[in-house]
Amino acid sequence: MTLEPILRIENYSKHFDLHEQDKQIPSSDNVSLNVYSGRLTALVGPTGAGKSTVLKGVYRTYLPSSGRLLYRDATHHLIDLAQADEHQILALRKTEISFVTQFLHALPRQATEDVVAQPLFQRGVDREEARGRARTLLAAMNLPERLWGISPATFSGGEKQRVNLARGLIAKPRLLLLDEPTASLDKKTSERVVCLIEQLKDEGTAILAIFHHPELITRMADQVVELEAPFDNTKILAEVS
Ligand SMILES: Nc1ncnc2c1ncn2[C@@H]1O[C@H](COP(=O)(O)OP(=O)(O)OP(=O)(O)O)[C@@H](O)[C@H]1O
Repeated sequence: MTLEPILRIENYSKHFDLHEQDKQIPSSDNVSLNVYSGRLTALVGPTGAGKSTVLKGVYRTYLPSSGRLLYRDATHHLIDLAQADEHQILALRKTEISFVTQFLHALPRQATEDVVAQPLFQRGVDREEARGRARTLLAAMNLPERLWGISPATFSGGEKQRVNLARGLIAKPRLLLLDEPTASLDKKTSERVVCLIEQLKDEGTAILAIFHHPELITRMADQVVELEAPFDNTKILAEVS
């Protein structure tokens, strides 16, 4: 049986035009890869190779310069994320695709448990039930209970990262984008987070990830895609077995 990818990236390229400086900055160049349900595809490559830019293209933070980003949604429709309109993108972010970056964006004065529960609120889950699930996840990530009721604005890097991760994981997305999710965590906390990500993967979430630590790639990746400096081609190191 041939495995259908949930996401197929075909010849994705992105460059940035700096009009006022009359310069063009190359970023991701001619990237092609597949991501499958219940599998993790890891992006590797030197700094500046365009790894984060691939994730931002999929999440449509950026419009691509060229290429296709074909996403198969829960109703089996194929959507080119490069062409989809804003409403489609917002709907997918709300219901199917999560992006965990290293930066936390939260409303001022919003309690941490509400920041984490937000994706469930958006899906219409009862607010108390959603908060309960947020607390369970925050406990699993070892975030001290005294922090749950206050805003994460003044949290440490590692505390913010766990809030971000909890928010990204809570609604069990179909596609999860991870940009160095354990970069600010100590070893013990990182292990807890990795177990939660593995659990999500076992439940069928497709994951496209960038990891800071090579041992996590060895442990978690089903497929590794190497990006080289712009204007080289993508190499697939290990195909899904
Ligand atoms: N918004 C932007 N405007 C201009 N250039 C950008 C922008 N975003 C990224 N770039 C450039 O694109 C290139 C690739 O950046 P990107 O962050 O995708 O690389 P990366 O492989 O994730 O790097 P790292 O491993 O250091 O995080 C870099 O040269 C960067 O300066």
